[in-house]
Order: sequence, then C-alpha cells, then structure tokens
Amino acid sequence: RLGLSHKKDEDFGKWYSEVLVNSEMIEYYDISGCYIIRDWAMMIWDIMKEFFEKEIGEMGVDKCMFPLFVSKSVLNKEKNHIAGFEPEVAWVTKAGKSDLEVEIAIRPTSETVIYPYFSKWIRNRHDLPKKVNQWCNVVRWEFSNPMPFIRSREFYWQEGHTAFATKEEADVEVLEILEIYRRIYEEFLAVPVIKGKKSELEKFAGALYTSSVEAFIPNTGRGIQGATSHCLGQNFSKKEFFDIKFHVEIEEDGKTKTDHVHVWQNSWAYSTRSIGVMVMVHGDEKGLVLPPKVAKWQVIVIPVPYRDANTQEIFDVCAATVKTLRKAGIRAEVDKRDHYTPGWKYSYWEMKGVPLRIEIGPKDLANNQIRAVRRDNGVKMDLSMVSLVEQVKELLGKIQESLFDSAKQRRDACIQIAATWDEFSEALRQKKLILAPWCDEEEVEKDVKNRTKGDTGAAKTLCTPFDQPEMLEGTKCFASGKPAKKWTYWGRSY
Ligand SMILES: O=C(C[C@H]1NCCC[C@H]1O)Cn1cnc2c(c1=O)CCCC2
Ligand SMILES: [Mg+2]
Repeated sequence: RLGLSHKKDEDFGKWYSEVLVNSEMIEYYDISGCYIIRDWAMMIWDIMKEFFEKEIGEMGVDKCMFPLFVSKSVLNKEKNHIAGFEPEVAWVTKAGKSDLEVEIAIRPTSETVIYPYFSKWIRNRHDLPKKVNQWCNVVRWEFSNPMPFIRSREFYWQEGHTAFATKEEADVEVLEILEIYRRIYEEFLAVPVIKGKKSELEKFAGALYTSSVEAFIPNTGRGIQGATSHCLGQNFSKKEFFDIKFHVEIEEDGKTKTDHVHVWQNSWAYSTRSIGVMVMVHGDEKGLVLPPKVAKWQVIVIPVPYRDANTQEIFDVCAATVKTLRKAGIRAEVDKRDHYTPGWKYSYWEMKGVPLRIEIGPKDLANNQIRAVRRDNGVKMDLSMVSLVEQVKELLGKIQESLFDSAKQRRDACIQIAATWDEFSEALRQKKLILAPWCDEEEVEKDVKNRTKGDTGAAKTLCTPFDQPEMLEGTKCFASGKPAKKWTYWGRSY
C-alpha cells in the first residue's frame, strides 16, 4: 500500500477519490454515479443511525418502509413539488421483454408515496401527531459530475414525514430535528455547521419554509447542504389529491357541527452525503482522518517484535490490551498479520484514519507502558499500562474535540463579510464563505446568480443564519443597494 499520489491542496477531486478507495470506504462501480459502500464507511453510517434512531424514537417517530416504486400518475399528481426535477427521475419501463403498461418511477423522495396513506390513516384528532421515518435508498439521475457520497445517482438517507394538528407543533419539531442534525455533524462527524433558513428561491418547492445545516469545504471554497428540515405547512394536505385532514366537532349556536382541518406537515432528511463531508473536512496527506465517535476501530494495537525477543509475549500483551479496552467499551483491534512489517502497518492504519495507534515492543513491555500515536496531529506519547483505559478514553475525547476545533477554526477563517458588490466578487474569487447584508428580494438573488455564473458555478444563497448579527440602521444590500433586511451566507456550493 503506497501513500497517496494526489495532494489535497493540489488536486482535491483526485485526492478525495483516492482517499475513499485507499481507506476502503468506497469501491468504484461500472455504472456512473453509483458506488459500493464498504464496511469501513457502513460503520460510520450505522453509528450515526443508532444515535439518530434513539433521538427520534424519544420523539415518538414510528419506523416504516414504503415501496421503492411510484406509479407515474401518483408522482405527477403533485407536479409543483418536483417542478424542474423531472429530468432526475428514473423510470422502470420494461420487465423482461415486455413493456410495462404504466411506467413506474423509482422514488427520488417519498412524499407522493406516503401522503395518500396519511390521508387514509388520519381521520380525527387522536390520530395526530402522525410521525414516520424510513431509512432507504433514493435515486436521482443527476447530470452534473458525480462524486462518491457528495453527488451520486443512488444514495441512502433517512426521510422523516410528520403531521400535526397545529402549525405551532410543526414549527417546534422542525427545529428539534435541525438540532439533532447539528449534533450529527458537530458531535459525531466533528464538522461545524451553520443553522439557518433557505431563501424562497433555494427552498424545497413543496415547503412553506426550509431550514438547513450548512457545512463548508475550505479547500474548494464551496458550501454544502448538510441536512434539511422543512415545514410543508398545509401545501400537501390541502392538495385535493392528498386531502389529509381531521374532523372536528364545533359548537355553533347550540348545534354541534362537524368541520375538518387540514394537517400541518414537516419532512426532514440527512444522507450518506454527510460521510463525504467528513472525509473532505478532516482528510490529510496520509489519507482519511476519522473522528473517534464514528471510527469502526478507535484504537489499533500494533505488535513491534524486535528480532525474535519475546515475540509471543508481545502478541499476548497486545491481545490482552485489546481485550481490556473492548471491555471498557472502546472499539479496539490488534493487527497481528505476520506478513507485514510494523512500519507498513502504521501507514496502512493511518490511511484508514484510525484515531489512535498503540505500539507495543520489548522496551514497552520492560517499562510496563505502551507507545500511543495520535492520527490527527501525529503526537507520540508513552502511556503507563496502569489506568490505560482512562488515559485512552481521555485521549480519544481530546482527539474528537481537537478535530472539531481545528475544523471550526479553518471554516471561520473562510468567512468573509462583504458590504459591496466588489467586496463580494473579491471574496468569491478567494473562495470565501460570504456573509452579506441582503434586501431579501428574489430578483436580486437571481441577478447575483447570473452575474457570478462561470465554469466553477454561480454563487447562491446558502442560508440566512438564525443567529443574525446586528443590522445597523441604513445598511444597504451588497448587490442592490436597497435597504438590507437580513444577513445571509452566500457562496458557490455542491
Ligand atoms: O426531497 C425533497 C424534499 C424532502 N423530501 C423528504 C425528506 C426531506 C426533504 O428532502 C426535495 N427534492 C429534491 N430533489 C428531487 C425531488 C425532491 O422532491 C423530487 C424529484 C427528484 C429530485
Ligand atoms: Mg438535487
């Protein structure tokens, strides 16, 4: 296993692809935009899923699994929510040699699959709130250049779909879910994100409003949507095709009348794209760098026998060390392959991004200690075998924290405030994440897109952060010169 042949700061795309293959996260596939997700990456997905499932389980969200296929008539019932997306929908048109009577779409998202059943299941108030979530694959036949995890034609996500009797309940849940997404990124993947609201132009067409957590890739100067939590309002429930409503009894001049109220809905998702963002943010010239929280192996133990001196004893101590660490809930493994040298193993596990390496050789045995090496900053230290578990736990905590802190420092260094068009253009040229005062007019947003169109893509609004800086009296929009209404993040994006 050689090192990487591409540098992160020289050819980011090739570096990213090589890291994913060399760390055994991804295998390429013969259909463009489709990738094999291997064990090393599946463990990341499963660790996040376990946390996410626990959190939404406590919120009363039920599990479900709706069909992969959507009939053409159903998908096109709700045209406006897929407006502009038709080219991305994949269709099944044949089975064997015979054409299908009716073409069947492969789900690109499941609103039109699920909501007819919400209509059937929700009859009166005590059927509410209705909350379901499914973990599944979706297919979107994107045409812009595919990238493993970031932009693939099939990807895995969870999609939550909920219905409430009142808007207030829906509004609360939108933000509760958004906070879980922030935790997924910041506490598990050690990636800083910005919580905010999408503009009317960038939001999901079927939504009343869209909130998102936005990440940023310093190397390419591009923003990337990390996860979305939408309030759909009554946009779907009031559509006659769905007509999702509950009946209420109202007293009117002494008589009880029944009326009905359309439900208020949310939908929310994060996907395997989150894994790609983590790789891009933390990876380095030696390969993948895994945050301990999501590493299949948090500690790799390497025996370092010296000539034939007490080799068996060294192997026994390595095995015992792994056992002790595992008993304490630390995900540890020993690499006892005898056809590789210790040095070779160091490079192999560095490429795979294991947060902490433990080396055990004759000297370590003699001093009842081990040599620990951090993957994030390469620092080496000798740890006593006495209270090793506590020291390793503390070290893993420090690695997790320092990965987040350094990623946040690098992201913050990319943030540039722009008050005028010239400052905006210059910041864009410098691949910055731009915070600018905006008049909140859609025409202006479209104009900025047109004026910044180029081979590296146009600049767009990423989100309007909930955490708004003060807007001084008289502040002008950077693009239109009109009175600014809000501070918004702009940039090129994936
Ligand atoms: O998928 C959503 C909205 C919503 N879907 C459910 C989970 C939350 C949220 O992502 C938006 N969207 C994006 N992309 C596409 C579609 C689409 O509806 C439908 C057609 C194919 C491309
Ligand atoms: Mg898309």
